[in-house]
Amino acid sequence: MSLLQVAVGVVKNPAGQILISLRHSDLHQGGLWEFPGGKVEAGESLEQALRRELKEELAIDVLASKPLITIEHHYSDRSVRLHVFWVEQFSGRANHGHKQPIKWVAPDELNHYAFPDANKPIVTAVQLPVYYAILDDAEPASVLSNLEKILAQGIKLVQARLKRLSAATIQDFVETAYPLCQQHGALLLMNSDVADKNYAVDGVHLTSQHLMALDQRPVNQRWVAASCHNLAELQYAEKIGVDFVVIAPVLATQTHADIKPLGWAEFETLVSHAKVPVYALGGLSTSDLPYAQQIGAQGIAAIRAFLD
Ligand SMILES: Nc1nc2c([nH]c(=O)n2[C@@H]2O[C@H](COP(=O)(O)OP(=O)(O)OP(=O)(O)O)[C@@H](O)[C@H]2O)c(=O)[nH]1
Ligand SMILES: [Mg+2]
Repeated sequence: MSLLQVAVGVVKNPAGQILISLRHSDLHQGGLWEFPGGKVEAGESLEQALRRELKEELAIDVLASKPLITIEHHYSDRSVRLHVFWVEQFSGRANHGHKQPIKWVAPDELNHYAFPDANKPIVTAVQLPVYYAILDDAEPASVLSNLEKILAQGIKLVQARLKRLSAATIQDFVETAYPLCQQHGALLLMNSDVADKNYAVDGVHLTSQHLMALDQRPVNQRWVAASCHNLAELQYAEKIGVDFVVIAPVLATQTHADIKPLGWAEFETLVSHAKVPVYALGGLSTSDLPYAQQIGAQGIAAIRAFLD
């Protein structure tokens, strides 16, 4: 089956709302909500196709766009590769264009709408930030003050990777840290490599070892993420239905000096196969974000970069 290339725009207004539009009932995946866009025509770049489609469908002019995620999906009757872009700068008032009803919704309301199957990772990508901070316990006495530093920088996604602390100390940490994260509108995930698994936080981040030992997605977790180092782990994470992954190490790091880094080229190859949002991890700083996004990553994960 040939692969249909599609340019898709996640249009965001200054209030942070996202534009969705209802597909005509007589179209492929009709009656479901979608992000505006359409098929790339011969000789067009992705950006040109995006501009043309959003002009045709919404009567807006795209002034700037940046890659969000690329997803390949195989429906029973066709295969599509959706190249999804953020569109935050545009002129014109998005209207119904010719045909489709539109709606502006907050990112966390997107789960209430029915989208085509291919869109699940797009919705996840829209809801996730570009930075993922990993809070470790290399200096046990600084864990809470490091979390405060991370939150003060506006980071909205944090993994507590507390491999040294006792279960009781972690319990105390969670009782202070989780309300603090909530006040800052940040999600807190607990690394699976801890003594007790039942902390009341937003979800779990699986080590690659724990991932490969599971036969299904952990239950009762709003967010499930996993660490992956190769294609087999990535595909296994997708198979059990994790929401997003971290692929590491991209570059050499102090924390994992014994492991050979993947390098950006291999990271890019892995991302091109991914069906979920991917954070790059390993020896990176915030200045690597534009390049990581350019090659298809959701963003950057780091331990040290958010503490300096
Ligand atoms: N625009 C868009 N297409 C999507 C989304 N999700 C998804 O699976 N698709 C699929 O991508 C394919 C291309 O989309 P399209 O029908 O909008 O293409 P188009 O605007 O060029 O087509 P048309 O001129 O026939 O209406 C369809 O098979 C559609 O089902 C999405 O969120 N937005
Ligand atoms: Mg379309």
